[in-house]
Amino acid sequence: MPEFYRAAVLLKDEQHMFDGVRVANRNPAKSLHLAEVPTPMPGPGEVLVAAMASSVNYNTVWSAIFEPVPTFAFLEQYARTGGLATRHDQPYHVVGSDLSGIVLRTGPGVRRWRPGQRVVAHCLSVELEDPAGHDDSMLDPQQRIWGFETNFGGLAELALVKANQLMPKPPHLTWEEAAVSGLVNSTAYRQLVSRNGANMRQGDNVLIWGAASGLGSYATQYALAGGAFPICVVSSPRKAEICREMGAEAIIDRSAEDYRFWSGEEGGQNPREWRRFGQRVRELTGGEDVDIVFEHPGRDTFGASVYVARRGGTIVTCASTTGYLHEFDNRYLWMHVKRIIGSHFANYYEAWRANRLIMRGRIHPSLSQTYPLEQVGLAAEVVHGNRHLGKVGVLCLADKEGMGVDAPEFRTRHEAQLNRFRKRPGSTDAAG
Ligand SMILES: C/C=C/C(=O)SCCNC(=O)CCNC(=O)[C@H](O)C(C)(C)COP(=O)(O)OP(=O)(O)OC[C@H]1O[C@@H](n2cnc3c(N)ncnc32)[C@H](O)[C@@H]1OP(=O)(O)O
Ligand SMILES: NC(=O)C1=CN([C@@H]2O[C@H](COP(=O)(O)OP(=O)(O)OC[C@H]3O[C@@H](n4cnc5c(N)ncnc54)[C@H](OP(=O)(O)O)[C@@H]3O)[C@@H](O)[C@H]2O)C=CC1
Repeated sequence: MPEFYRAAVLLKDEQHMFDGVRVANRNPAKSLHLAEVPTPMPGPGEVLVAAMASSVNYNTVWSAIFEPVPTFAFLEQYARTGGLATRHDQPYHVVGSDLSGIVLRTGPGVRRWRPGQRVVAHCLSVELEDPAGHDDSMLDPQQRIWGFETNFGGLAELALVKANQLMPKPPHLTWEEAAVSGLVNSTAYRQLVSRNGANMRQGDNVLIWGAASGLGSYATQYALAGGAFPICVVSSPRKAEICREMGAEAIIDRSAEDYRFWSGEEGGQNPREWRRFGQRVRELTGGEDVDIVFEHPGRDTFGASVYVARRGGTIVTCASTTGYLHEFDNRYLWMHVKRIIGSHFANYYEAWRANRLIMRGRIHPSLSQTYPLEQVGLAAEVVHGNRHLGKVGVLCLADKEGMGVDAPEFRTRHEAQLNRFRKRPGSTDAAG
């Protein structure tokens, strides 16, 4: 067991480095560092994993630009609960909420997992000491996102997780393909499919923002696999093409059509633009409105999302990338009996069901490009700048791409889908 390991860290004494800098101008490459940190030994119910690969999630971007709050506040708050949690409050934060890897050592009481097993991790770290968590673990007051609200995350050579974060690695995938789905796939499953989210049904029209990006690339697949009709919103011809290749027919290029929802009087919302957008949706659906809106951009799109949902429709939201103070016309919500549902990550059961669909080749990772751990800052910068497609992977202990496949024949059947998001040879702009 090494005493130290290499990890992507943020430093507590740099947490105010971007104070006064606009969010768009904060560069994650300036705050994310590669450092050697001491190896934490797994306590009861915990597992130390050799991380072969990980991924950049948007929460890594939030952490690295210290928005909406520096994550050190979460680590201090966790440490205050006492016991082993005190270890999480360090002058550094090892970030990262995904991994594929190999179980290295299990703590006392762990029975399901053994050293040597190939695993992926989901990012729900939950204490389950409160009755609320036993209804749905996302309701536990001590529910945290690993590698964001806890330390010892996945963008590192080793990672500390709770045993109930682990799931089997899909054998047909490479380490880097296996590493990119845990967070977004589970989130999209709960948000769209689960009864805790929008409870999508066959035939539903589902409007999906960012349909060829992180969450959206999985939401589009869930809509198609579940017999629904996705209406995919993207911002480039290349992304539109990928949606078409996935099987979607209704696609809106928001850049080409230049919607300006915030162009109203005195800088407010502009209902004429909501209507123009709704008319476009109706054109694509043969006159129907959408049953479900898969929301996450937040402030920029939320007013339009509420407007375009059908009478009785659902707006299901898990984020506010463009701002969390939303504005919408409540008349369209109450008079047309629509519902807004908040959704956050997924419980272990939902994450397991989502991973099972990857194991069975029904849902595929949307990996587009992979960076070495040394370039994690650049990888996060690309995602922050929306210059990526699908998901961005990071190699940790895997020294090159393409390793870790245990089911080559099954893989061959899905090769086209597994390569769908990959950068084209010669292309310089991944989001092309
Ligand atoms: C899987 C991946 C996911 C993602 O990527 S999600 C995107 C990234 N995540 C985020 O951007 C979220 C980051 N987190 C936050 O911004 C904050 O984390 C929250 C806004 C979620 C919560 O804010 P906070 O200040 O940490 O906690 P409070 O619950 O607001 O508690 C602060 C004080 O307010 C009191 N309080 C809370 N609710 C009520 C209420 N309803 N009535 C009265 N008081 C209330 C509390 O008790 C406490 O008080 P006391 O400081 O004294 O302990
Ligand atoms: N609560 C939870 O459990 C989770 C929350 N999240 C949060 O969800 C958000 C999205 O995550 P993820 O999908 O991984 O991120 P990505 O950056 O991969 O994708 C987001 C996409 O949203 C679209 N988008 C961005 N800005 C706008 C805008 N102004 N109007 C319309 N569309 C826009 C873009 O697609 P395009 O340019 O093609 O339109 C962009 O690529 C983040 O804030 C993240 O923190 C993520 C996972 C879990």
